Amino acid sequence: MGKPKTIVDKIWRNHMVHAEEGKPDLMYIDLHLIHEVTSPQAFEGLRLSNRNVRCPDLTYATMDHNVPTKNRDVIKDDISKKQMETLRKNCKDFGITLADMFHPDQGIVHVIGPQLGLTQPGKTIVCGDSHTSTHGAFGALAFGIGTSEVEHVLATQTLWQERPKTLNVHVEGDLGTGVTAKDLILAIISKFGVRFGTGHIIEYTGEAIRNLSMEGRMTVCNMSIEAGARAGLISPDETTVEFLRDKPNVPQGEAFDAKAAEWLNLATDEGAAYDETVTIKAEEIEPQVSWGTNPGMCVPVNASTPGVSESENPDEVARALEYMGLEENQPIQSIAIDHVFIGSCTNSRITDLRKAARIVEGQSVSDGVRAIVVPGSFGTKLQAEKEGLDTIFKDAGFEWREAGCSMCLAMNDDIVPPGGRCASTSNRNFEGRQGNGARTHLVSPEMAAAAAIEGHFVDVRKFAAGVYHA
Ligand SMILES: CC(C)[C@H](C(=O)O)[C@@H](O)C(=O)O
Ligand code: SF4
Repeated sequence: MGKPKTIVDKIWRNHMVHAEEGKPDLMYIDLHLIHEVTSPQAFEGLRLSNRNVRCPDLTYATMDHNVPTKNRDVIKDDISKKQMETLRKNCKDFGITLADMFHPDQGIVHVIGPQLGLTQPGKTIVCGDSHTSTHGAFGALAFGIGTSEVEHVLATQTLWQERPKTLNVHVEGDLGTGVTAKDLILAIISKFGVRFGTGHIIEYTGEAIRNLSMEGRMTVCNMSIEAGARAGLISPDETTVEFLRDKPNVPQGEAFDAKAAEWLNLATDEGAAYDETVTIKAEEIEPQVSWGTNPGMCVPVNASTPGVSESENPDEVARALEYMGLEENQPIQSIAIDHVFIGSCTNSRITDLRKAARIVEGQSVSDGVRAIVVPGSFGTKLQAEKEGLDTIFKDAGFEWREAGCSMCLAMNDDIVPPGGRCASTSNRNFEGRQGNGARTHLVSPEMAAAAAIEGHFVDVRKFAAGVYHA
């Protein structure tokens, strides 16, 4: 039997190519995802040193950050255009599969990996993108890397990595009705702070985590980076296996069952030791709304913005309130919004869209609110359309867009204007994130949908009591 091991111990051991005292370990990489923003210089480096891509078949590319979500072929920004053309050329020259803008597999890199079954338990997955932690939901060891590391992985299919410590975030009990995975991760970050994961790989455990769908787990793991962690993951279980069954790129038939047994064996063993453990009670979590300029600045929807003098960091709080155009001790439900964004790699999957649509059905977007829904991938968009979700959103006055990162970060045409205020299902609310002077409030898809209808934040549990009790 041997000593009980965590999933991180097991994946690390399976991928260590070289280890030397006092140096990082050399790790084999199973899947390298690339997008148009962080790959151009890496390919340039390869060309300059006359090197090739070592494993084109373990590399997969998509376009997501810069793509227009309407009028697909009109790319106004020159840098965006150049980045996309460069990715196209690089993939062609080096033999890498690319989900180009009009390709049916196109979408946000962290949405399509799982959808295509490229993301699998036990894999080491990297991408030049901080939210690569999303793939950890499958029990993969997945983390963001810098552009010089992208070049290293392209050239060698390996990466030097300092082994992080393990941090168990244990969620006791279960979430209440109308409280989502997004509320859970926002509550975790607001309770423990935006740096609590630094130097660690978080493993999320406990009943509430086990009860989450794969989409919910992805939402949680996605934001691990906002807690400062190197990565976040969840041990695989039957939910993981069922999500992956019949996906492209996974073994089919009996071979799938054999693979699934291997995956389940990767789960952290009973009694395995973590470097650290923190606990949070799921029953106590309410729908969250961020009021400030980092994802830890969140409060329950029935609460108010903090008082400056009572806070631990009065200067930081005062500055954030000022940027956000809010008063101290202001009730969250009094905050009026003029933009709503349902999308991003945190919350743009089919279940997110289904849940938001249930809230929106038969209602209308409040006057003066511009609300957009941006599916995470072309596949998600088609599925949603098959289910008639697009009609529900459009009838209520939402815009229904093509897949991409969109309004999550202002790298394309979807921008919140200066002073604009957005209820957003994305993961970052930094100053200027959705446009210069734009104000972002992070919420769940259900809370964003309810805010769109009411024109200000409301407790979705009361707003949609009928939906929840139906
Ligand atoms: C553009 C990219 C490098 C960036 C990231 O690494 O996360 C982006 O995806 C983001 O969410 O800020
Ligand atoms: S959706 Fe947002 S967070 Fe996710 S990869 Fe795109 S820009 Fe980054």
